[in-house]
Amino acid sequence: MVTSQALFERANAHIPGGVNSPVRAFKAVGGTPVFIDRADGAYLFDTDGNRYIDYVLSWGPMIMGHNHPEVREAVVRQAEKGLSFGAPTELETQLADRICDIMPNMDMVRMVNSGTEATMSAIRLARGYTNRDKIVKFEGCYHGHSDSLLIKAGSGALTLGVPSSPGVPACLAEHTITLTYNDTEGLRQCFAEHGDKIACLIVEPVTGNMNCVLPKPEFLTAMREVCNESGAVFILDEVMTGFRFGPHGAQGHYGIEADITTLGKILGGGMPVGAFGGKRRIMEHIAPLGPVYQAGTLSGNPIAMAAGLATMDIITRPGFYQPIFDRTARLCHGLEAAADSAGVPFTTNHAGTMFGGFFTDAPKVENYADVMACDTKTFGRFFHRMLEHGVYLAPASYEAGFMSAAHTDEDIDKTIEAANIVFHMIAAGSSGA
Ligand SMILES: Cc1ncc(COP(=O)(O)O)c(C=O)c1O
Ligand SMILES: NCC(=O)CCC(=O)O
Repeated sequence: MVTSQALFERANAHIPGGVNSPVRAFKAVGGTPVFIDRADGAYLFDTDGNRYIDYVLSWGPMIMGHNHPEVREAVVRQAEKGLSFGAPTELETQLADRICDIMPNMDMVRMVNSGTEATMSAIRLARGYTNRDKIVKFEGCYHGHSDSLLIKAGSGALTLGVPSSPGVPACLAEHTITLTYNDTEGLRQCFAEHGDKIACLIVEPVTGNMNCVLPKPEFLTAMREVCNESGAVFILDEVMTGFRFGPHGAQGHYGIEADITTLGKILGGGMPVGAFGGKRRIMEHIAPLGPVYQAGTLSGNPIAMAAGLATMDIITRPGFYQPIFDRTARLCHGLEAAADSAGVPFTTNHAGTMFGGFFTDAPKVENYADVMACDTKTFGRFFHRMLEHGVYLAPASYEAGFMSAAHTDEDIDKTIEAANIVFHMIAAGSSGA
């Protein structure tokens, strides 16, 4: 940590808060962010040479493990041909074909450079397509940092205590309606009242930005129904869940039909990639086919496309997901058992390859209010002691954890052993500040 501290001090001179994305700053847990030198498989190595079992995975993308040789080689091979052309490449078509083939409900897809761009563009498309202004989102869901979506948002917006950021014009914010996740009744009421003015409903099918919260089946069904009835576009934000529940996304897993799907993270295999796509009748409204403008100098960047294609090859191999699902479940059961043995109130949620731990004695965590009722101070102590034991968790209690194909049973055992020690320290009140 010595080097990290020095590097962080230096970083603060010319980088606001020393980081290029707020969630990296350790604000929610205190202390100094760990500066990373390299990563391999399930491990991060910091600038002091410490090794950590990584459950953040670059905030989701690295499902195949860090520095996967096939992805690395695809990137190097492509880099030898040039870094960016600003003209069409066959790679873009190959990746678009691949996505439309794998993901349900996607006839056409447009590449962008981040999840934020994907959701921002999807919202513009929905507004342009329906000729309506209002959008509906859920409290604690994060869809990137575009103005319309930074209202009661999750992730770092929660950590910093500014769910509605200064700088978002009130005249824009007034078009965003925010509802309670998993509240089917509230959803139906809202659409009964405003349905004819709503351009779209956007949701994280499983949330990862108010920690991991699972959808109730009736909530998923109701979202599709109210969109059908009102003519609103149903946007499933699969930036995080896409390719984390099997190759077909959360919509394949839960059998939901989106009108537009947004993707990112895993799609780029660690390179900056986002995408939005969906039904042809809607996608045909995007320029240059249609009037809704959307563009990008580096969109469909060849290196990023090569990384994405290599990643799609890896995740579509038979048997890729089951061991990751099994290890996710095993980790959660192990953490709960360790907490139980120490008498620490703690519970977990998990689905697919995503998980979350909550310091609470509530039997279930199902929405933003439940998450906010959890003990974040104890999480901070848990986080730092786990870090000392070589386990890298997200530095905030509002973030989901991720499993990769590179995590082994031994990694899971080590993590549970470390948690066992830390839970007992917490129970004994000796876990430090
Ligand atoms: C569900 C979801 N949507 C959108 C985004 C925004 O993606 P990005 O950070 O790539 O802009 C994120 C994460 O950041 C996310 O988790
Ligand atoms: N759950 C949080 C994210 O996925 C975003 C990471 C970032 O903003 O750096």
